[in-house]
Amino acid sequence: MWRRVASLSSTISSSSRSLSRNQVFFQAAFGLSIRESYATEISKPGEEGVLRPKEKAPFITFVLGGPGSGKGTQCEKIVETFGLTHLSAGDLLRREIAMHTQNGAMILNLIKDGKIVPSEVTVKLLQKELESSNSSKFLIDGFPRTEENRVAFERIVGADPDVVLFFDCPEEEMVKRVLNRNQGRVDDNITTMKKRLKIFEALNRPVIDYYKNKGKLYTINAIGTVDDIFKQVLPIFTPFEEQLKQSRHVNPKSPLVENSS
Ligand SMILES: Nc1ncnc2c1ncn2[C@@H]1O[C@H](COP(=O)(O)OP(=O)(O)O)[C@@H](O)[C@H]1O
Ligand SMILES: O=c1ccn([C@@H]2O[C@H](COP(=O)(O)OP(=O)(O)O)[C@@H](O)[C@H]2O)c(=O)[nH]1
Ligand SMILES: [Mg+2]
Repeated sequence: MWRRVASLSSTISSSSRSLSRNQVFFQAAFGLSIRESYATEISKPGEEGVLRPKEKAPFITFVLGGPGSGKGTQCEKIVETFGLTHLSAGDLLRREIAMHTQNGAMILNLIKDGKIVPSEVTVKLLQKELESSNSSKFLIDGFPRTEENRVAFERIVGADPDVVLFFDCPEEEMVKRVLNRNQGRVDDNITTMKKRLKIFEALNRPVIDYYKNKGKLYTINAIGTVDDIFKQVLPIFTPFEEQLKQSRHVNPKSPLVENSS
């Protein structure tokens, strides 16, 4: 459905560039925000020519933790086990750098310095992935990094997380892991790492406290083997098993859905 919206909405004027094309289409066509277009039934099944929006809000897990706490590694195992769609905010930003986009140079400078990229930039990259995916279950890795990130996501995407994972890892272990990560990253060095740890304590901790107060935070001891840590993660998703089993949103028979096998 969303893909169809995207292709139909390609006629939408460029003046709406700041909004995603799907969002503009729904707002233009039905005056709906993303949140409403997830939840509002517009058409009866089979009604010709009218698109059915996604029936339910997406299942969202935020994955938080300091640099090197093991977020990406555990996300891989969660995806293998529960089939959620993994969105790494850091990878999306690194893609902007690699593609030399308009924000690429600014993002590179900030990442080199361990600083946080402006929320609008990161949230819009995430929103584009959320809207263009035919999945309804997402693992958002390494986001939100600040309270401002969190508020911007709520304002722009209009969805709240169902689960927030926090991988709690001692600083010396995070430093050791990052310095041995060998991914050729511009921010995997001791100078930048020290800045990132300071920024994590100052800006990410308040986000962790926010979700703790909301009763959505699951703190995982991130010391031990990858499998030991994953054993702590598994039971967190058990209460959501039914929700996670639901088939994908888009009718797999739809001619518009590429064969995702
Ligand atoms: N439990 C663990 N024990 C030792 N090394 C780990 C563990 N989990 C991840 N690593 C390694 O530590 C580095 C950082 O892990 P990563 O998943 O990239 O963390 P993050 O995404 O939080 O920065 C990677 O090289 C990874 O292979
Ligand atoms: O929402 C985000 C996610 C990442 N970053 C930047 O991208 C870097 C790398 O993020 P990533 O999550 O890939 O780092 P990791 O924690 O995995 O080492 C961070 O240090 C920040 O500079 C950001 O600004 N906003
Ligand atoms: Mg990571």
